[in-house]
Amino acid sequence: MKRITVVGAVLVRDGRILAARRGPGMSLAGLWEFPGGKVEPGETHQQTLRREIHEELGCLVTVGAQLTRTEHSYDFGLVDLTTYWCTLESGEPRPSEHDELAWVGVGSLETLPWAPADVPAVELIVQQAG
Ligand SMILES: Nc1nc2c([nH]c(=O)n2[C@H]2C[C@H](O)[C@@H](COP(=O)(O)OP(=O)(O)OP(=O)(O)O)O2)c(=O)[nH]1
Repeated sequence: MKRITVVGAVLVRDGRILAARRGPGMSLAGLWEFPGGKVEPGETHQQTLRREIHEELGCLVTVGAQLTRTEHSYDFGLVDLTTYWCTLESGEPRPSEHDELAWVGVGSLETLPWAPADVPAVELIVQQAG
């Protein structure tokens, strides 16, 4: 099965976390995810996150500590997802590829339909806050 290495940004501001909904043209359409994307050859995870967030949301982030790493098998491949805590450095996130963005309080995070690969990270965030 194809292995897809992906990084996701857990972007925090004022105690809320940015969730992004995948648009109709994308795989996993309608599910929520952490903004980010596939790691390209030669890139560090930090470089990928800064590049992807700039492309997708038009802002710059500072990448902090790793939250977790999980694997999930979809019909299109095995996604190896590493998530990092991030903060906003400059600019305001605006969706260009996602159909919706939401700043979600930790207490509401688990009410969103997340991409399956993200569920362990979401659970960890909720546990760490409690
Ligand atoms: N960016 C991101 N991708 C995620 C997350 N969870 C998850 O399963 N994925 C999947 C969706 C995609 O298959 C892949 C990330 O690729 P991508 O964000 O570059 O997606 P894409 O639309 O360019 O890829 P495609 O599947 O449409 O070809 O990982 C997540 O939290 N963030």
